[in-house]
Amino acid sequence: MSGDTLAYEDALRIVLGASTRLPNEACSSTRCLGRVLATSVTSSMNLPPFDNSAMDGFALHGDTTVSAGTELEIEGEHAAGDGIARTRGGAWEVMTGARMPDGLDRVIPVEQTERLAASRIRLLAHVESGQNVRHAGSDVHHGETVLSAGTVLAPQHLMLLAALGIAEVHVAERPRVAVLCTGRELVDDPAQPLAAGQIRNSNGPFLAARLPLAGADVVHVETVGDDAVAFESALRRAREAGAQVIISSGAVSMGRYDFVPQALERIGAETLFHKVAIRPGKPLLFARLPGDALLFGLPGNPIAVAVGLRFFVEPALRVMLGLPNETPRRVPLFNAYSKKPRLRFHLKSRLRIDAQGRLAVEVLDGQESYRIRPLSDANAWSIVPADVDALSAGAYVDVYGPGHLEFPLPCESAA
Ligand SMILES: Nc1nc2c(c(=O)[nH]1)N[C@H]1C(S)=C(S)[C@@H](COP(=O)(O)OP(=O)(O)OC[C@H]3O[C@@H](n4cnc5c(N)ncnc54)[C@H](O)[C@@H]3O)O[C@H]1N2
Ligand code: MOO
Repeated sequence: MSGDTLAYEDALRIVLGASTRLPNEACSSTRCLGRVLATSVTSSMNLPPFDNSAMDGFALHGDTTVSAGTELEIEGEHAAGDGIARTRGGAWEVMTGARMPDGLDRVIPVEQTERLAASRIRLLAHVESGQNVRHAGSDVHHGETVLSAGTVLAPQHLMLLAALGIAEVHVAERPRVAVLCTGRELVDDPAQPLAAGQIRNSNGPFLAARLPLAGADVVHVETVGDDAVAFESALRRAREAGAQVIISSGAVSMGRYDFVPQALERIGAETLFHKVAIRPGKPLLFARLPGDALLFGLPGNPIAVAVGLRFFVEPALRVMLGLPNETPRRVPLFNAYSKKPRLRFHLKSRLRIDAQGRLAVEVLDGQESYRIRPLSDANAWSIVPADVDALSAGAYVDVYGPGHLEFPLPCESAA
Protein backbone atom coordinates (compact mmCIF):
# COMPACT_ATOMS: atom_id res chain seq x y z
CA MET A 1 0.00 0.00 0.00
CA SER A 2 1.05 3.59 -0.50
CA GLY A 3 -0.85 5.54 2.19
CA ASP A 4 -4.28 3.86 2.08
CA THR A 5 -4.11 3.25 -1.67
CA LEU A 6 -2.76 0.13 -3.30
CA ALA A 7 0.79 0.45 -4.69
CA TYR A 8 1.19 -0.22 -8.41
CA GLU A 9 3.42 -3.24 -7.79
CA ASP A 10 0.74 -4.85 -5.58
CA ALA A 11 -2.01 -4.06 -8.09
CA LEU A 12 0.08 -5.56 -10.89
CA ARG A 13 0.62 -8.72 -8.86
CA ILE A 14 -3.17 -9.07 -8.52
CA VAL A 15 -3.66 -8.54 -12.27
CA LEU A 16 -0.98 -11.10 -13.16
CA GLY A 17 -2.38 -13.59 -10.65
CA ALA A 18 -5.89 -13.29 -12.10
CA SER A 19 -4.71 -13.76 -15.70
CA THR A 20 -4.30 -17.19 -17.24
CA ARG A 21 -2.41 -18.48 -20.26
CA LEU A 22 -4.69 -19.12 -23.24
CA PRO A 23 -4.62 -22.38 -25.23
CA ASN A 24 -2.60 -22.76 -28.42
CA GLU A 25 -4.01 -22.94 -31.92
CA ALA A 26 -2.67 -23.84 -35.34
CA CYS A 27 -2.12 -20.90 -37.68
CA SER A 28 -1.16 -20.78 -41.33
CA SER A 29 2.40 -19.46 -41.60
CA THR A 30 1.27 -16.90 -44.17
CA ARG A 31 -1.22 -15.44 -41.68
CA CYS A 32 0.76 -15.55 -38.46
CA LEU A 33 2.35 -12.09 -38.56
CA GLY A 34 2.32 -10.57 -35.05
CA ARG A 35 1.22 -13.80 -33.38
CA VAL A 36 3.14 -15.29 -30.45
CA LEU A 37 4.73 -18.63 -31.20
CA ALA A 38 3.57 -21.24 -28.68
CA THR A 39 5.90 -24.11 -29.58
CA SER A 40 9.38 -23.95 -31.05
CA VAL A 41 9.90 -24.58 -34.75
CA THR A 42 12.36 -27.22 -35.93
CA SER A 43 13.54 -27.54 -39.50
CA SER A 44 12.91 -30.80 -41.33
CA MET A 45 15.21 -29.84 -44.18
CA ASN A 46 18.60 -28.36 -44.93
CA LEU A 47 18.85 -24.76 -46.06
CA PRO A 48 20.14 -24.37 -48.71
CA PRO A 49 18.63 -27.74 -49.67
CA PHE A 50 21.56 -28.56 -52.01
CA ASP A 51 25.11 -27.35 -52.71
CA ASN A 52 24.81 -24.44 -55.13
CA SER A 53 26.88 -21.76 -56.75
CA ALA A 54 27.31 -18.33 -55.13
CA MET A 55 28.53 -16.83 -58.42
CA ASP A 56 27.90 -16.76 -62.11
CA GLY A 57 30.96 -18.64 -63.36
CA PHE A 58 32.34 -22.12 -63.93
CA ALA A 59 32.06 -25.11 -61.61
CA LEU A 60 34.98 -27.49 -61.60
CA HIS A 61 36.76 -30.08 -59.50
CA GLY A 62 40.25 -30.62 -58.18
CA ASP A 63 41.98 -32.70 -55.53
CA THR A 64 43.93 -29.64 -54.39
CA THR A 65 44.22 -26.04 -55.60
CA VAL A 66 43.38 -25.69 -59.30
CA SER A 67 45.95 -23.21 -60.57
CA ALA A 68 45.64 -20.12 -62.74
CA GLY A 69 46.45 -21.03 -66.32
CA THR A 70 44.60 -24.36 -66.24
CA GLU A 71 42.53 -24.92 -69.39
CA LEU A 72 39.22 -26.81 -69.28
CA GLU A 73 36.49 -27.98 -71.66
CA ILE A 74 33.01 -26.65 -70.96
CA GLU A 75 30.69 -29.64 -70.69
CA GLY A 76 27.41 -27.78 -70.40
CA GLU A 77 25.42 -25.02 -68.73
CA HIS A 78 23.55 -25.24 -65.44
CA ALA A 79 21.18 -22.49 -64.24
CA ALA A 80 19.18 -21.98 -61.03
CA GLY A 81 16.28 -24.43 -61.17
CA ASP A 82 18.08 -27.02 -63.31
CA GLY A 83 18.13 -30.57 -61.95
CA ILE A 84 20.93 -33.14 -61.96
CA ALA A 85 24.07 -32.77 -64.11
CA ARG A 86 27.13 -35.04 -64.00
CA THR A 87 30.68 -34.14 -64.83
CA ARG A 88 33.04 -35.97 -67.14
CA GLY A 89 35.97 -34.06 -65.63
CA GLY A 90 35.62 -30.65 -67.29
CA ALA A 91 33.89 -27.45 -66.24
CA TRP A 92 30.21 -26.50 -66.18
CA GLU A 93 29.04 -22.97 -66.80
CA VAL A 94 26.86 -22.22 -63.73
CA MET A 95 24.61 -19.34 -62.70
CA THR A 96 24.16 -18.04 -59.14
CA GLY A 97 21.86 -20.44 -57.28
CA ALA A 98 22.40 -23.32 -59.71
CA ARG A 99 22.68 -26.77 -58.11
CA MET A 100 26.36 -27.84 -58.24
CA PRO A 101 26.77 -30.54 -60.89
CA ASP A 102 27.58 -33.84 -59.16
CA GLY A 103 31.29 -34.33 -58.65
CA LEU A 104 32.22 -30.61 -58.84
CA ASP A 105 33.37 -28.84 -55.67
CA ARG A 106 34.30 -25.23 -56.51
CA VAL A 107 33.29 -22.26 -58.67
CA ILE A 108 35.43 -19.64 -60.36
CA PRO A 109 33.63 -16.37 -61.19
CA VAL A 110 33.25 -15.74 -64.93
CA GLU A 111 35.37 -12.56 -64.72
CA GLN A 112 38.36 -14.67 -63.53
CA THR A 113 38.26 -16.77 -66.69
CA GLU A 114 39.17 -16.26 -70.31
CA ARG A 115 37.07 -17.80 -73.10
CA LEU A 116 39.48 -19.52 -75.50
CA ALA A 117 36.90 -21.03 -77.83
CA ALA A 118 33.15 -21.67 -77.75
CA SER A 119 33.62 -24.52 -75.29
CA ARG A 120 37.02 -23.94 -73.73
CA ILE A 121 38.21 -21.64 -70.91
CA ARG A 122 41.45 -20.73 -69.19
CA LEU A 123 41.47 -19.89 -65.46
CA LEU A 124 42.95 -16.50 -64.56
CA ALA A 125 43.11 -17.24 -60.80
CA HIS A 126 43.69 -20.17 -58.44
CA VAL A 127 40.54 -21.89 -57.15
CA GLU A 128 40.33 -23.77 -53.86
CA SER A 129 37.96 -26.55 -52.89
CA GLY A 130 34.59 -25.14 -51.71
CA GLN A 131 35.29 -21.69 -53.10
CA ASN A 132 32.05 -19.86 -54.07
CA VAL A 133 29.91 -22.87 -53.12
CA ARG A 134 26.96 -22.44 -50.72
CA HIS A 135 26.80 -25.80 -49.01
CA ALA A 136 23.60 -27.69 -48.19
CA GLY A 137 22.61 -27.00 -44.56
CA SER A 138 25.14 -24.17 -44.11
CA ASP A 139 22.31 -21.76 -43.17
CA VAL A 140 19.94 -24.15 -41.38
CA HIS A 141 20.60 -27.82 -40.88
CA HIS A 142 18.00 -30.56 -40.74
CA GLY A 143 16.69 -30.96 -37.16
CA GLU A 144 17.84 -27.51 -35.99
CA THR A 145 15.47 -25.39 -33.82
CA VAL A 146 15.08 -22.13 -35.70
CA LEU A 147 12.42 -20.26 -33.71
CA SER A 148 11.75 -20.58 -30.01
CA ALA A 149 8.40 -20.41 -28.20
CA GLY A 150 7.53 -16.85 -27.24
CA THR A 151 8.81 -15.34 -30.50
CA VAL A 152 6.53 -12.56 -31.73
CA LEU A 153 6.38 -13.42 -35.40
CA ALA A 154 7.77 -10.67 -37.63
CA PRO A 155 8.28 -10.57 -41.42
CA GLN A 156 11.80 -12.02 -41.14
CA HIS A 157 10.37 -15.06 -39.32
CA LEU A 158 7.79 -15.51 -42.09
CA MET A 159 10.70 -15.44 -44.57
CA LEU A 160 12.39 -18.28 -42.68
CA LEU A 161 9.15 -20.32 -42.39
CA ALA A 162 8.52 -19.89 -46.12
CA ALA A 163 12.09 -20.94 -47.02
CA LEU A 164 11.73 -24.05 -44.87
CA GLY A 165 8.33 -24.97 -46.33
CA ILE A 166 6.61 -24.80 -42.94
CA ALA A 167 2.92 -24.29 -43.70
CA GLU A 168 1.55 -24.09 -40.17
CA VAL A 169 2.77 -23.03 -36.74
CA HIS A 170 1.32 -23.22 -33.25
CA VAL A 171 0.57 -19.87 -31.69
CA ALA A 172 -1.14 -18.65 -28.54
CA GLU A 173 -4.80 -17.82 -29.10
CA ARG A 174 -5.38 -14.09 -29.25
CA PRO A 175 -7.07 -12.72 -26.13
CA ARG A 176 -10.62 -11.62 -27.00
CA VAL A 177 -11.26 -8.12 -25.72
CA ALA A 178 -14.34 -5.86 -25.61
CA VAL A 179 -14.32 -2.08 -25.23
CA LEU A 180 -17.18 -0.26 -23.52
CA CYS A 181 -17.09 3.54 -23.33
CA THR A 182 -19.41 5.20 -20.84
CA GLY A 183 -20.66 8.77 -20.74
CA ARG A 184 -23.75 10.52 -22.06
CA GLU A 185 -21.51 13.36 -23.24
CA LEU A 186 -19.91 11.10 -25.85
CA VAL A 187 -20.55 11.35 -29.57
CA ASP A 188 -19.29 8.47 -31.74
CA ASP A 189 -20.13 9.77 -35.22
CA PRO A 190 -17.44 12.25 -36.35
CA ALA A 191 -19.93 13.80 -38.79
CA GLN A 192 -22.43 14.62 -36.03
CA PRO A 193 -22.18 18.23 -34.79
CA LEU A 194 -21.56 18.55 -31.07
CA ALA A 195 -24.37 19.90 -28.92
CA ALA A 196 -23.52 21.98 -25.81
CA GLY A 197 -21.66 19.83 -23.27
CA GLN A 198 -20.89 17.01 -25.68
CA ILE A 199 -17.44 15.75 -26.65
CA ARG A 200 -16.28 13.19 -29.16
CA ASN A 201 -15.45 9.67 -28.04
CA SER A 202 -11.68 9.44 -28.42
CA ASN A 203 -11.03 6.60 -25.94
CA GLY A 204 -13.01 4.07 -27.99
CA PRO A 205 -11.06 4.54 -31.24
CA PHE A 206 -7.76 4.64 -29.30
CA LEU A 207 -8.43 1.33 -27.53
CA ALA A 208 -9.80 -0.33 -30.67
CA ALA A 209 -6.65 0.73 -32.58
CA ARG A 210 -4.12 -0.14 -29.86
CA LEU A 211 -5.46 -3.53 -28.80
CA PRO A 212 -4.67 -5.39 -32.05
CA LEU A 213 -1.10 -4.01 -31.81
CA ALA A 214 -0.97 -5.57 -28.34
CA GLY A 215 -1.91 -9.01 -29.73
CA ALA A 216 -5.63 -8.89 -28.87
CA ASP A 217 -8.72 -9.55 -30.94
CA VAL A 218 -11.33 -6.81 -30.43
CA VAL A 219 -14.66 -8.65 -30.41
CA HIS A 220 -17.07 -5.94 -29.31
CA VAL A 221 -17.06 -2.13 -29.09
CA GLU A 222 -19.96 -0.18 -27.64
CA THR A 223 -20.73 3.23 -26.20
CA VAL A 224 -23.29 3.55 -23.41
CA GLY A 225 -24.71 6.55 -21.56
CA ASP A 226 -24.50 7.15 -17.81
CA ASP A 227 -26.91 4.35 -17.16
CA ALA A 228 -26.07 1.36 -14.99
CA VAL A 229 -28.76 -0.80 -16.61
CA ALA A 230 -27.46 -0.02 -20.11
CA PHE A 231 -23.92 -0.77 -18.87
CA GLU A 232 -25.00 -4.15 -17.49
CA SER A 233 -26.63 -5.01 -20.85
CA ALA A 234 -23.43 -3.95 -22.64
CA LEU A 235 -21.40 -6.20 -20.33
CA ARG A 236 -23.71 -9.07 -21.25
CA ARG A 237 -23.28 -8.38 -24.98
CA ALA A 238 -19.50 -8.21 -24.54
CA ARG A 239 -19.48 -11.60 -22.84
CA GLU A 240 -21.81 -13.04 -25.51
CA ALA A 241 -19.29 -11.86 -28.12
CA GLY A 242 -16.75 -14.06 -26.34
CA ALA A 243 -14.77 -11.37 -24.52
CA GLN A 244 -12.30 -12.74 -22.00
CA VAL A 245 -11.25 -9.19 -21.10
CA ILE A 246 -13.60 -6.21 -20.95
CA ILE A 247 -12.21 -2.69 -20.83
CA SER A 248 -14.54 0.08 -19.80
CA SER A 249 -13.72 3.77 -19.80
CA GLY A 250 -15.24 6.23 -17.37
CA ALA A 251 -17.65 6.13 -14.41
CA VAL A 252 -15.25 4.69 -11.82
CA SER A 253 -14.52 7.81 -9.77
CA MET A 254 -16.48 9.72 -7.12
CA GLY A 255 -19.16 11.44 -9.22
CA ARG A 256 -22.92 11.01 -9.01
CA TYR A 257 -22.91 9.08 -12.32
CA ASP A 258 -19.89 6.89 -11.58
CA PHE A 259 -21.96 3.72 -11.59
CA VAL A 260 -19.44 1.04 -12.62
CA PRO A 261 -18.59 -0.17 -9.06
CA GLN A 262 -22.27 -0.55 -8.12
CA ALA A 263 -23.18 -2.20 -11.45
CA LEU A 264 -20.41 -4.75 -10.89
CA GLU A 265 -21.62 -5.46 -7.39
CA ARG A 266 -25.16 -6.01 -8.68
CA ILE A 267 -24.10 -8.60 -11.28
CA GLY A 268 -22.04 -10.47 -8.67
CA ALA A 269 -18.59 -9.49 -9.91
CA GLU A 270 -15.63 -9.76 -7.55
CA THR A 271 -13.83 -6.42 -7.33
CA LEU A 272 -10.12 -7.24 -6.90
CA PHE A 273 -9.05 -3.64 -6.39
CA HIS A 274 -10.31 -0.11 -6.86
CA LYS A 275 -7.84 2.82 -6.80
CA VAL A 276 -4.09 2.53 -7.24
CA ALA A 277 -1.36 4.96 -6.14
CA ILE A 278 -0.57 6.13 -9.67
CA ARG A 279 -1.05 9.19 -11.81
CA PRO A 280 -2.83 9.36 -14.08
CA GLY A 281 -5.49 6.72 -13.63
CA LYS A 282 -5.77 6.55 -9.84
CA PRO A 283 -9.46 5.47 -9.71
CA LEU A 284 -8.75 2.35 -11.82
CA LEU A 285 -10.84 -0.68 -10.95
CA PHE A 286 -10.16 -4.36 -11.61
CA ALA A 287 -12.77 -7.09 -11.24
CA ARG A 288 -13.51 -10.69 -12.15
CA LEU A 289 -16.99 -11.14 -13.62
CA PRO A 290 -19.17 -14.20 -13.14
CA GLY A 291 -17.98 -16.57 -15.88
CA ASP A 292 -14.37 -15.44 -15.32
CA ALA A 293 -14.00 -12.53 -17.77
CA LEU A 294 -11.71 -9.85 -16.37
CA LEU A 295 -12.91 -6.26 -16.27
CA PHE A 296 -10.55 -3.30 -16.29
CA GLY A 297 -12.56 -0.23 -15.31
CA LEU A 298 -10.32 2.54 -16.64
CA PRO A 299 -10.92 6.11 -15.50
CA GLY A 300 -12.41 8.17 -18.33
CA ASN A 301 -9.69 10.76 -18.80
CA PRO A 302 -7.94 9.79 -22.06
CA ILE A 303 -4.43 9.52 -20.63
CA ALA A 304 -5.76 7.46 -17.71
CA VAL A 305 -7.14 5.13 -20.40
CA ALA A 306 -3.79 5.00 -22.21
CA VAL A 307 -1.94 4.26 -18.96
CA GLY A 308 -4.53 1.71 -17.85
CA LEU A 309 -4.16 -0.13 -21.13
CA ARG A 310 -0.36 -0.01 -21.16
CA PHE A 311 0.40 -0.79 -17.52
CA PHE A 312 -2.54 -2.98 -16.42
CA VAL A 313 -4.26 -4.54 -19.44
CA GLU A 314 -1.11 -5.25 -21.47
CA PRO A 315 0.66 -7.12 -18.64
CA ALA A 316 -2.48 -9.32 -18.41
CA LEU A 317 -2.41 -9.86 -22.19
CA ARG A 318 1.24 -10.95 -21.90
CA VAL A 319 0.28 -13.66 -19.39
CA MET A 320 -2.55 -14.78 -21.70
CA LEU A 321 -0.14 -14.91 -24.65
CA GLY A 322 2.54 -16.80 -22.72
CA LEU A 323 5.02 -13.92 -22.68
CA PRO A 324 7.25 -13.12 -19.67
CA ASN A 325 6.92 -9.87 -17.75
CA GLU A 326 8.37 -6.88 -19.54
CA THR A 327 11.72 -5.42 -18.60
CA PRO A 328 11.93 -1.65 -19.03
CA ARG A 329 14.88 0.04 -20.71
CA ARG A 330 16.97 2.38 -18.55
CA VAL A 331 17.40 5.70 -20.32
CA PRO A 332 18.82 9.03 -19.05
CA LEU A 333 16.43 11.94 -18.74
CA PHE A 334 16.86 14.73 -21.27
CA ASN A 335 15.28 17.23 -18.88
CA ALA A 336 14.91 17.48 -15.09
CA TYR A 337 11.54 16.41 -13.72
CA SER A 338 9.87 16.81 -10.35
CA LYS A 339 6.53 15.60 -8.99
CA LYS A 340 4.77 15.08 -5.73
CA PRO A 341 5.69 11.91 -3.81
CA ARG A 342 3.46 8.91 -2.93
CA LEU A 343 2.13 8.36 -6.46
CA ARG A 344 3.93 6.50 -9.23
CA PHE A 345 3.84 8.65 -12.37
CA HIS A 346 3.54 7.32 -15.94
CA LEU A 347 4.71 10.14 -18.17
CA LYS A 348 4.10 10.91 -21.83
CA SER A 349 7.64 10.93 -23.17
CA ARG A 350 9.72 11.09 -26.27
CA LEU A 351 12.91 9.16 -26.92
CA ARG A 352 15.41 11.34 -28.71
CA ILE A 353 19.02 11.43 -29.75
CA ASP A 354 20.97 14.23 -28.04
CA ALA A 355 23.61 16.42 -29.68
CA GLN A 356 26.31 13.81 -28.96
CA GLY A 357 24.25 11.05 -30.59
CA ARG A 358 23.21 9.51 -27.26
CA LEU A 359 19.74 8.22 -26.49
CA ALA A 360 17.77 10.29 -23.98
CA VAL A 361 14.15 10.50 -22.93
CA GLU A 362 12.28 13.77 -22.75
CA VAL A 363 9.29 14.12 -20.44
CA LEU A 364 6.84 16.11 -22.54
CA ASP A 365 5.02 19.22 -21.40
CA GLY A 366 1.30 18.82 -20.69
CA GLN A 367 1.11 15.76 -18.47
CA GLU A 368 -2.48 16.39 -17.32
CA SER A 369 -4.68 13.40 -17.99
CA TYR A 370 -7.13 15.28 -20.26
CA ARG A 371 -4.33 16.42 -22.63
CA ILE A 372 -4.12 14.14 -25.62
CA ARG A 373 -2.07 16.41 -27.89
CA PRO A 374 1.25 15.54 -26.12
CA LEU A 375 0.40 11.82 -26.37
CA SER A 376 0.39 12.22 -30.14
CA ASP A 377 3.99 13.51 -29.88
CA ALA A 378 5.03 10.74 -27.47
CA ASN A 379 6.76 7.54 -28.51
CA ALA A 380 7.43 6.14 -25.05
CA TRP A 381 6.41 6.18 -21.40
CA SER A 382 8.81 7.01 -18.61
CA ILE A 383 8.19 6.03 -15.04
CA VAL A 384 8.94 7.97 -11.88
CA PRO A 385 8.42 5.72 -8.84
CA ALA A 386 6.14 6.65 -5.93
CA ASP A 387 9.01 7.35 -3.52
CA VAL A 388 10.91 9.72 -5.85
CA ASP A 389 10.04 13.39 -6.04
CA ALA A 390 12.77 15.03 -8.12
CA LEU A 391 15.09 13.83 -10.85
CA SER A 392 17.81 15.85 -12.49
CA ALA A 393 18.66 15.78 -16.18
CA GLY A 394 20.81 12.72 -16.87
CA ALA A 395 19.19 10.61 -14.13
CA TYR A 396 18.17 7.19 -15.38
CA VAL A 397 14.49 6.29 -15.57
CA ASP A 398 12.58 3.17 -16.61
CA VAL A 399 11.21 3.60 -20.11
CA TYR A 400 8.56 1.53 -21.89
CA GLY A 401 7.57 1.59 -25.54
CA PRO A 402 4.11 2.75 -26.65
CA GLY A 403 2.88 -0.86 -26.64
CA HIS A 404 4.31 -4.02 -25.08
CA LEU A 405 5.21 -5.39 -28.51
CA GLU A 406 6.79 -2.14 -29.73
CA PHE A 407 9.93 -0.29 -28.73
CA PRO A 408 10.77 2.82 -30.76
CA LEU A 409 14.23 3.81 -31.89
CA PRO A 410 14.08 7.51 -32.56
CA CYS A 411 15.60 8.78 -35.75
CA GLU A 412 15.41 12.51 -35.17
CA SER A 413 17.75 14.51 -32.96
CA ALA A 414 16.84 16.67 -30.01
CA ALA A 415 16.65 20.36 -30.87
N1 LIG B 1 -14.04 14.23 -6.42
C1 LIG B 1 -13.20 13.57 -7.22
N2 LIG B 1 -13.27 13.76 -8.53
C2 LIG B 1 -12.42 13.12 -9.34
C3 LIG B 1 -11.45 12.24 -8.82
C4 LIG B 1 -11.43 12.03 -7.42
O1 LIG B 1 -10.62 11.27 -6.89
N3 LIG B 1 -12.32 12.71 -6.67
N4 LIG B 1 -10.58 11.62 -9.65
C5 LIG B 1 -10.31 12.31 -10.89
C6 LIG B 1 -9.54 11.47 -11.73
S1 LIG B 1 -7.91 11.28 -11.31
C7 LIG B 1 -10.02 10.92 -12.86
S2 LIG B 1 -8.99 10.04 -13.92
C8 LIG B 1 -11.42 11.05 -13.26
C9 LIG B 1 -11.98 9.67 -13.58
O2 LIG B 1 -13.33 9.76 -13.64
P1 LIG B 1 -14.28 8.65 -14.20
O3 LIG B 1 -13.58 7.38 -14.44
O4 LIG B 1 -15.44 8.60 -13.35
O5 LIG B 1 -14.55 9.17 -15.66
P2 LIG B 1 -15.62 10.20 -16.17
O6 LIG B 1 -16.00 11.09 -15.09
O7 LIG B 1 -16.67 9.40 -16.84
O8 LIG B 1 -14.76 10.94 -17.25
C10 LIG B 1 -13.62 11.65 -16.90
C11 LIG B 1 -13.26 12.60 -18.03
O9 LIG B 1 -12.97 11.87 -19.19
C12 LIG B 1 -13.80 12.22 -20.28
N5 LIG B 1 -14.11 11.03 -21.05
C13 LIG B 1 -14.81 9.97 -20.59
N6 LIG B 1 -14.92 9.06 -21.56
C14 LIG B 1 -14.33 9.55 -22.63
C15 LIG B 1 -14.13 9.08 -23.95
N7 LIG B 1 -14.61 7.87 -24.32
N8 LIG B 1 -13.46 9.82 -24.84
C16 LIG B 1 -12.98 11.05 -24.44
N9 LIG B 1 -13.10 11.54 -23.20
C17 LIG B 1 -13.79 10.82 -22.32
C18 LIG B 1 -15.03 12.76 -19.60
O10 LIG B 1 -15.78 13.59 -20.46
C19 LIG B 1 -14.42 13.48 -18.42
O11 LIG B 1 -13.91 14.73 -18.81
O12 LIG B 1 -12.16 11.61 -12.23
C20 LIG B 1 -11.56 12.77 -11.61
N10 LIG B 1 -12.50 13.32 -10.71
O1 MOO C 1 -6.21 9.62 -12.87
MO1 MOO C 1 -6.77 10.98 -13.38
O2 MOO C 1 -6.36 10.38 -14.90
O3 MOO C 1 -5.18 11.63 -12.81
O4 MOO C 1 -7.02 12.45 -14.10
